[in-house]
Amino acid sequence: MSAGTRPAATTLRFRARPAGHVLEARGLSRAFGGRTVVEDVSFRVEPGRMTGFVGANGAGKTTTMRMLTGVLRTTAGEVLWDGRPVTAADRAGFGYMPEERGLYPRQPVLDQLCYLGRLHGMDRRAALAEARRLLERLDLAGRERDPLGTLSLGNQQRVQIAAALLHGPTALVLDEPFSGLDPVAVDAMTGLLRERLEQGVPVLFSSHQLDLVDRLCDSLVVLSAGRVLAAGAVEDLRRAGPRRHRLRCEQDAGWVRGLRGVRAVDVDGPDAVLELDDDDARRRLLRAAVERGLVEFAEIVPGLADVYREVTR
Ligand SMILES: Nc1ncnc2c1ncn2[C@@H]1O[C@H](COP(=O)(O)OP(=O)(O)OP(=O)(O)O)[C@@H](O)[C@H]1O
Repeated sequence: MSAGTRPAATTLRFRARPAGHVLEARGLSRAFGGRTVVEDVSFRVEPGRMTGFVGANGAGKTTTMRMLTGVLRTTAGEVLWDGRPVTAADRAGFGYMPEERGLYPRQPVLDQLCYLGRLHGMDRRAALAEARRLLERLDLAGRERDPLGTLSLGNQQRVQIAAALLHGPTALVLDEPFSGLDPVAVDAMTGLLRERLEQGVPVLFSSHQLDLVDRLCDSLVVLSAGRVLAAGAVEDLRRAGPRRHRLRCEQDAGWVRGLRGVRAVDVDGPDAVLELDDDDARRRLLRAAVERGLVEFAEIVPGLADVYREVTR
């Protein structure tokens, strides 16, 4: 290679992400006693992307996660891993945190994690070392010898997280992993998940905490009454909703109501939230606003709570 064609040093600094696999639900359905609770559910969990799974109580999140992990059989549809039907061996590599936390209350924390690591094929030393590292990261270093049941519920939850992460999972499916955690534990957990994302692991987690989902997720799946209402990159979902603007003037903003091409979503004293038909409407609005002492005009970036409300309306 001549000096002229040598790649610049800066390009060499990029560290290639290990290629991970896509976990995909394709047309998943599940009925219990003739009642369909999950119907034709399709979405992708991309490698290295944190995907939030949201929906009202009973929407079918747990049922879907159980089908993804093979705990529950599908009535129809299939789960794909790396583009082909998932196998039991593939699933053995997944990390799953079930809704019903399934560890043994009487067994000491470290023994239990070590046992689970060995079930996943780790040797004892590796399982112990990784269990200790995770417990340390989750601020449970002093509790290794304590029976799980003597820990507070939040701390038992931290141990469940360690159990899901222990064997270096190829995919993570986590059913409400953040519920009941204090903010410090949420941060510790987030840090551990980000490590896995960096390694190209696809992560799916369900949650009712939309603020948390907003803060953490790259992608989102919204489920309602067993069906997918929206799925995709968070940025795309934000853009798909109505574009809204915030306006503040020195006087009451009620005058915006009569303006052509302008829809007042909310008017509260000098503040208004507006949807505009086009650039002409925007120009008309701004001209009128300047005459009334324009203080602020800005596009509103919708939070995930807004996106959720919009798609579930
Ligand atoms: N084993 C079962 N037998 C019968 N019905 C079930 C079973 N498991 C789940 N269901 C029903 O399926 C529906 C979806 O439940 P699921 O637990 O998947 O919802 P979810 O979105 O996880 O709810 P939540 O947010 O409350 O945890 C509910 O109506 C539930 O009663």
